[in-house]
Amino acid sequence: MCKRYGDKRIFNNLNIDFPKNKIIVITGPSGVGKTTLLNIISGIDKEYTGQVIFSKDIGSEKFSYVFQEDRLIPWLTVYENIAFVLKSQLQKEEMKQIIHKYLRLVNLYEDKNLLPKALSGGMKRRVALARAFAYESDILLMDEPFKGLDNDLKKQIMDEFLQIWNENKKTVILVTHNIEEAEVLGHYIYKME
Ligand SMILES: Nc1ncnc2c1ncn2[C@@H]1O[C@H](COP(=O)(O)OP(=O)(O)OP(=O)(O)O)[C@@H](O)[C@H]1O
Repeated sequence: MCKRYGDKRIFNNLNIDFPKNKIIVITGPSGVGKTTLLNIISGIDKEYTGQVIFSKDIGSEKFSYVFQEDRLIPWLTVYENIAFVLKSQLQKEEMKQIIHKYLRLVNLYEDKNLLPKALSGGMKRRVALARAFAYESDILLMDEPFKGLDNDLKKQIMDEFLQIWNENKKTVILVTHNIEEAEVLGHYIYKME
């Protein structure tokens, strides 16, 4: 696969085969193309040459994506932000139970009726994580997902994340600069240079 932005070449004949149902961690210096790779895998970025091939039918995969920014909808509450992505998948009562489960997991159950403007940076991050965990997907893409969390909370959410992963073992592709996170979470670690 090749990718360029104008004259700037990002990937030249990049060829990677990611194993399925594993946690894959991608590290590498700032600007090397990690986010670009996630955007290509997810289908957000279609401007490249080459192919992204999935082991299932091409194009039928469902993605959850924790972006580098939280991308919460400002006029919806914490609960409604998560409901917004789940409502096409679930009936109301089941959706409520799932949202409550994941809000408890990220310690935000009591804050479910707040608007994003009333949240700290770390709380917004946790809403974005709960939303991605709650959405039923084949592939979970995470771009610096634990950025801005204090160490205790990060450790707790990483533990919970591993528990969630153990329940369904979906394919996870996680970008981080943090080597400790990579070593704790990754079954495979790819370093881009
Ligand atoms: N829309 C764009 N137009 C032009 N250049 C871009 C665009 N998006 C990214 N780039 C460039 O492509 C390169 C790769 O960017 P990318 O965001 O994928 O890097 P990254 O490895 O995720 O970096 P970081 O760790 O800082 O998030 C950078 O040099 C960046 O300037």
